[in-house]
Amino acid sequence: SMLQRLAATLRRPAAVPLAAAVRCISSGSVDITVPLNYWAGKRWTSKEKCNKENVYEPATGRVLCHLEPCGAVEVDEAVEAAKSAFGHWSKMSGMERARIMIEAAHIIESRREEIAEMEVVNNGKSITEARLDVDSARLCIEYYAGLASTLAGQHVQLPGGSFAYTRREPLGVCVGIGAWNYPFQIAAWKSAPALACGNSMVFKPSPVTPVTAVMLAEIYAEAGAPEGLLNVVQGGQETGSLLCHHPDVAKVSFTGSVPTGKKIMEMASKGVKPVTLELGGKSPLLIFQDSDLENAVRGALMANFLSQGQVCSNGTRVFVQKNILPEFVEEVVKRTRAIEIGDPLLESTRMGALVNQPHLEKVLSFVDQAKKEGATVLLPCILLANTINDLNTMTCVKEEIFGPVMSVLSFETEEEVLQRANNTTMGLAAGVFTRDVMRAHRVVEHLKAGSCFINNYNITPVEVPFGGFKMSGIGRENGQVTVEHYSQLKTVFVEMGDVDCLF
Ligand SMILES: NC(=O)C1=CN([C@@H]2O[C@H](COP(=O)(O)OP(=O)(O)OC[C@H]3O[C@@H](n4cnc5c(N)ncnc54)[C@H](O)[C@@H]3O)[C@@H](O)[C@H]2O)C=CC1
Ligand SMILES: NCCCC(=O)O
Repeated sequence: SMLQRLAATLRRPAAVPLAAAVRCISSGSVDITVPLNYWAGKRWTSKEKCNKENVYEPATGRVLCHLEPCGAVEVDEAVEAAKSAFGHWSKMSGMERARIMIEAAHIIESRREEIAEMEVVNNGKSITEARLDVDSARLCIEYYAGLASTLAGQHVQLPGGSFAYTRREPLGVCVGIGAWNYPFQIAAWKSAPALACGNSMVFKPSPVTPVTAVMLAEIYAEAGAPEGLLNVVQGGQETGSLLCHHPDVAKVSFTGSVPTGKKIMEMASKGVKPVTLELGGKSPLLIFQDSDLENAVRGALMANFLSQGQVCSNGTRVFVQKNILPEFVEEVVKRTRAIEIGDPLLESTRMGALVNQPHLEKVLSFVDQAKKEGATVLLPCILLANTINDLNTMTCVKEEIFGPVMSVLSFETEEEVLQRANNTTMGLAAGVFTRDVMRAHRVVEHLKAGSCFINNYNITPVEVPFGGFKMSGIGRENGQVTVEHYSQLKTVFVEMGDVDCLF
């Protein structure tokens, strides 16, 4: 079965040289010994040596490196470095910042393969997907480099020749806290808009995937950024909490789970710091009977199986109109069986390993629970919800599984499916497949989700805003609007006459 094969991938004995001969590295062969903390232009080992933790390679279960979590001293040093860089960077023109960011994008392009390989070794996703993640990171930096020189305020005329103007100013030292599902891409999606606006950043990757964010920090430095512009501190909750509470931190941008997002918001509230929260989802995908079935099936696969299903925006509740359910199920099962699962460094692999053993077990337990609750298990990764009790009562339909598990539900009317689709506390994404253009826009208008797709799913071009409604988050990443989340407006009143004094 698909999940058993995934489990086997995860448990494969160490050091089996499975990768293509042309590749520089192979699964099970990499040991990372260089320090992974980075600030003030250098890699650092942590002073808290006793807290070292193992970091595993998902594809083999082998120890890849050791995480050295940063304590208060290191966090202070990193924030200090970012403050110093902010002094220089914020005074540069947008054009000057853009030049350095474009150079960073060129370096990423030239090191695409190396970065992608390290992402695979640390995260377990296929090399094909990892390359696309590196491209997305590069494109995001290019995009915000383009916007850097367009940042401007407004001139407002007031009576008597007086006027006011607004300045769009950076916030200061921003903190980025990342998840393990898109380690390099998340570091870029957070740092690119922050830096374009003139901020500096301290980034904390997930302790599960500490390897590639530091590569991005070094790339900015190599491109000519001032020392300390992007700093990386490793660690988990404690390090994250030190960053959120730090008095010199102006903003926190977080990607991860809803429970942690709430904690981040609470911590940031102590210092009245703005937050961007990119949290989880339980997104619906609506497939109407007039859809192009082949594209709908492709969309459902894209909505569920990228990054081994470990994607926040996944459309895991696939609602299919009753008349086409048998056809849809047959085709989606056929296409799913054909997914090439294996060593993520192989070109032929389309699905690699889940991020670690505990996560795999958690995903499998959702499948077991679904069976107990009456779902028909078509493949371990496709659950067909029984039409009587599927009205958002089954655990697999309510909770974020964050694995390659698609729940298929049937519906009869547009009104009914909209009610069921919106019956969730989350609202990150949603999708609709239909050939009826009127229906498509009508449905999208009623879907309570921040990112809606018509006749596609899970594409994230960096030019468009991405983010959630309801408990899926606050703020947006990507697109022009994100500039507003990494800058603040200063209004300047200019009096050209006498002060009209009331006293
Ligand atoms: N929305 C998304 O993209 C993601 C959702 N998830 C969901 O979350 C579940 C758990 O995954 P985790 O990586 O443990 O997510 P998490 O939300 O606990 O961790 C995400 C990041 O926050 C940091 N963090 C954790 N507690 C913190 C605290 N108190 N203060 C500051 N930073 C803190 C972590 O070290 C990590 O860098 C997954 O199984 C999945 O359901 C996980 C990753 C991404
Ligand atoms: N490439 C999409 C990223 C979505 C996520 O953070 O899960």
